[in-house]
Amino acid sequence: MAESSSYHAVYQRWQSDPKGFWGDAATAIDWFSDPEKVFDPDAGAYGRWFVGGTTNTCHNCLDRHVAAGRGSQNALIYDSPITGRKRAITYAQMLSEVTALAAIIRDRGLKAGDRVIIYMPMVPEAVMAMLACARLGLVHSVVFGGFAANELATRIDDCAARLVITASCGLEPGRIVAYKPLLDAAIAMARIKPESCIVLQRGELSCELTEGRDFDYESLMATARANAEAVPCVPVEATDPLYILYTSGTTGQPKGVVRDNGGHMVALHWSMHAHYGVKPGEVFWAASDIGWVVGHSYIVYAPLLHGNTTILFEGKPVGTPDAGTFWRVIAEHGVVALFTAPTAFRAIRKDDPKAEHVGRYDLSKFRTLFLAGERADPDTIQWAQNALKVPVIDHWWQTESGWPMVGNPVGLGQLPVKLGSPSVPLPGYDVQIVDDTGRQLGPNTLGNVVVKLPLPPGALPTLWHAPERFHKAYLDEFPGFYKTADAGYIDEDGYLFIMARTDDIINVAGHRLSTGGMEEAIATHPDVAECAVIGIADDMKGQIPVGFFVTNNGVEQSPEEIAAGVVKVVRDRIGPVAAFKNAFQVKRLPKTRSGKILRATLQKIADGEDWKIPATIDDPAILDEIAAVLKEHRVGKAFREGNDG
Ligand SMILES: CCC(=O)SCCNC(=O)CCNC(=O)[C@H](O)C(C)(C)COP(=O)(O)OP(=O)(O)OC[C@H]1O[C@@H](n2cnc3c(N)ncnc32)[C@H](O)[C@@H]1OP(=O)(O)O
Repeated sequence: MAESSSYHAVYQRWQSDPKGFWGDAATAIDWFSDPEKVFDPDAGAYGRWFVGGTTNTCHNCLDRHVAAGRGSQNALIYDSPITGRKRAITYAQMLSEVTALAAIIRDRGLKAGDRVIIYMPMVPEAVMAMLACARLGLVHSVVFGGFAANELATRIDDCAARLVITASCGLEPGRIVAYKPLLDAAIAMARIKPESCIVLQRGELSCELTEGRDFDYESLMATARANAEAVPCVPVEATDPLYILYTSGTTGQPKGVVRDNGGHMVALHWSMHAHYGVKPGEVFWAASDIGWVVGHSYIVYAPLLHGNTTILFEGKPVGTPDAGTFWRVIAEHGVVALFTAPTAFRAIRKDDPKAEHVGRYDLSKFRTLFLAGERADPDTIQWAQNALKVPVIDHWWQTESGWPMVGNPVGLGQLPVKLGSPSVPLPGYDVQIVDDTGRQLGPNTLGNVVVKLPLPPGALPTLWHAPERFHKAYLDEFPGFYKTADAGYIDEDGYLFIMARTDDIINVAGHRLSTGGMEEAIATHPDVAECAVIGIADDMKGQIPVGFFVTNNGVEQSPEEIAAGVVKVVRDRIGPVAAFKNAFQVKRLPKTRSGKILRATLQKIADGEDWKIPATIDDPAILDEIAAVLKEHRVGKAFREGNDG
């Protein structure tokens, strides 16, 4: 097939000459000084890309487009059905706002390499803050608004942030999320206190500023705009960090994924045309949150690097105001490609099963729907295909990779879609399936999904100030490979199928969460002696967490009261994003004779999957006790209405 041969030719070219391939891709980026080497295998943990080159990500996102005549094109369209506000910002306007903000930050004494926490809702100022940091060579760390103060404090401490840029509140349907109390609590908890905070006051809720520490965003900006000072882009090494993005690890301590400047720009720019098939000037929409990697890569950096218009959407797929809101945005702004999580489509489908809202809008410019962040179930893909009459492209990647590892490269000529598969490895990624000893497995055999080193440009070079953890988490188990911690298989046509995680991470509505972290939170409850959290299948969110706890002797509260306290402690310590709503008191937890809790068996029981009594179990009767609890509460696929387990 002519189309698919394009992908195969490009992949083969990368395989035969990776340095030539990425060296060519790098010509799309402005360098202040050219890289001395496209790839240095002796640098870093597995080599580094574009060593010796200097550049600046903000320059490549804004300045060069304005210089090239794109100044009057919209860089960003803010569409907020939750507030009723809309705002279009051209590349020239974005450049002047970012420059003014950079002047403010520079005047606070921050220097290249210093860290800035950005704790903001989906407002244009959040994107400006990211770009202002990039302009100055600062390292930003964006924290998702659905996290609790404790998670924010962990991140402030880990990166030793000097400055926090925040807003008075975020907006969720039916409630205002006051950010300032969360920030104050986080700073009180943090061992390393940021020197100052810049606070954007939103009309929906203003907050008190702490004298001497907090500064009003708009007042500072008014002065900076009036001064209109030039703030040149600071040249940084290609290998210098652009940002740290924390992602769940197997403990409550998140992993600080580091992203560099040079490789990141090269890979993202390439992905916009090769994978997403969009042309500069077109409107691209990633309906995610800037707190996740999808937001970093495909709301902010990739579309701007590529000269696209990006949409910043502050709303939900349903309820703001209805299940037609996505189609309204697509029609109104001329979106050509939408990237979102399957959960969003499951929510839309539930509200509007016949897709009646679609007919109300002109979607003639819309070409492709991309899904990622969690497994895209065939039902949802088919529903979307029928509703929208455009290709629906599943693809697979991780916070660590920063851009798609496996996909269906629309820009290279779309390959046939196989439902349930995100398709084929993209150039840069030699994806293999190995058994637990590292032996490569043949087609259609389930095993560990690994990527042959080196990782391509854009992928994480290390974890922030934790090189040993980086090795232990990703490189040690399968020498010469990056461990994805996903399990799956590759079929005879080279299509990957992701089946499960190999660690305790669960995926709730496209959010990667650690059950270990939730257990750590529950263990802080004074009445809890021990606990276990598992992820069970959920028709809407893909997975949801369920907790089981055993109380200390002599506890007087009822099981329901303690369960409510356990749910609260997870929400207070991790945040609403954990979607932790099910906690059950049990007499005992099922364990092996060596004391390991049998979480995988519990999950299979709840999901109604085949399971066997593990040979090493201490007391098999405990499994029946827990099944009885799930049945009583009708929790888990096996025990919901109509199922008797
Ligand atoms: C490919 C690489 C990657 O995987 S990067 C990660 C990709 N993932 C994504 O893009 C996430 C996709 N998911 C979503 O956008 C949302 O889950 C969608 C589908 C829109 C549904 O949103 P929602 O209805 O709020 O459900 P939810 O499960 O997200 O929320 C659970 C509770 O958390 C809250 N929450 C959510 N966001 C915030 C926020 N920014 N600030 C404060 N709170 C937030 C929600 O309100 C909800 O709270 P509650 O339990 O109802 O009280």
